Amino acid sequence: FDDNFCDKDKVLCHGNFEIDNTIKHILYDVNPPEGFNLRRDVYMRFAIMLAKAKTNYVKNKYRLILPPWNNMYHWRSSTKASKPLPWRHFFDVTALQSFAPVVEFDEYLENTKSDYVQVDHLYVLQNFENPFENGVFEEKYKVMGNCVYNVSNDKIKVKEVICVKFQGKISKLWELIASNPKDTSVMFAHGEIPLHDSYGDALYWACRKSMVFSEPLVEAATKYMTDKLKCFVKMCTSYISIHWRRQDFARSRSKDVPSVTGTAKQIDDIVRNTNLDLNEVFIATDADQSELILLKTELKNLGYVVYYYTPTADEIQRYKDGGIAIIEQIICSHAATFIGTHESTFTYRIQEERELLGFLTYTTFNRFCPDKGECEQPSVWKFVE
Ligand SMILES: C[C@@H]1O[C@H](OP(=O)(O)OP(=O)(O)OC[C@H]2O[C@@H](n3cnc4c(=O)[nH]c(N)nc43)[C@H](O)[C@@H]2O)[C@@H](O)[C@H](O)[C@@H]1O
Repeated sequence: FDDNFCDKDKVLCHGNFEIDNTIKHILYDVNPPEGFNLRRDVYMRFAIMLAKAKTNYVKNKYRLILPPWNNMYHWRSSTKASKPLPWRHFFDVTALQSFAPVVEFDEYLENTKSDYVQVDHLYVLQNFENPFENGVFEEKYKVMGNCVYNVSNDKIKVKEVICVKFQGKISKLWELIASNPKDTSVMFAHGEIPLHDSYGDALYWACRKSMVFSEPLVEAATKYMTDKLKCFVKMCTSYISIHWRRQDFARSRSKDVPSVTGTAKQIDDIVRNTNLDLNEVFIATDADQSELILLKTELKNLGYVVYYYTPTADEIQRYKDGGIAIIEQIICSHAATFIGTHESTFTYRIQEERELLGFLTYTTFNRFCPDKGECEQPSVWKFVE
């Protein structure tokens, strides 16, 4: 942890942070169309910001209230949750708390015996029109004044909404917080706008490591791996896994994704080129059934046995769409080799999980290429301790 943080960012050492000992709260919200796996990254930015604060002048003063998971655009099953899901549905919250001071939204309400969270200032973050003014990217923000914003969570009440143009690293938000030092709860809308303080360093990985999946999801994935894929160890040699992102990717990013035949061929090429002695493929995908069956047929014709996770009605009810996606990610994470989809955050999270498990680079950082044209391989983000 960076103990000099306070000295570098003088704002943390000024302000009136030390006047009272009340625990203060930070909340955030993300642009509604963003999916689950980008949201996981946004969480990390805030969690790291708070974890750093634990070691400096704002020591133990701030807690992050976790935003409940509303139904997401990508969650299609008929059993949509009737109310937002807490983080414990997906993650081991005690593990999250081992890294950063976080609290579930419903637990906050319960502990404070309140019906809602009172937010003193909601800062609606907005991008600058030109991030490279005068040819340079400068960290900065500009308070634009009061504005209107609809908070999707009806259990949040806001006293004042302020729009702020913002660009830069997340810790710069402390400056905004310091501008109203009496506030006890502050919220940021468009939490995806601030960048990581530093991406891929030891603190990043410590945070990532704390994002342990909830026990029921791990159990379901483990059961599938042992029962179906006959794998009893954490690094399986019996199957190759793929994340085959379709839907909007297949429609609007055709220059980055392969055809069905191209997909089957690339899987076969990787198995042969890396001398993997296996003939089982696990597919994680958001593809329609019809397209999935086409891929299955192509792979069968090449001699592969194809697996994908088909939850029962009861499992859909229990885990929900978001949980099922995580079960698939866990199964992909343990495979002998993995091939992902270019620029999909769903794929990135699997790659990170494989880094934490200790797989060799060449088994993890592979992507599907278009049938024709250029194909740059994914950036390699190595686990750092
Ligand atoms: C271009 C952007 O891409 C972003 O997607 P991308 O990074 O792949 O990844 P995510 O942000 O997670 O969003 C994709 C969502 O689609 C579902 N999904 C995708 N692949 C699978 C899969 O293999 N299995 C299962 N069960 N579900 C899958 C899942 O709900 C996931 O959270 C989107 O969030 C943005 O809205 C935008 O479309």
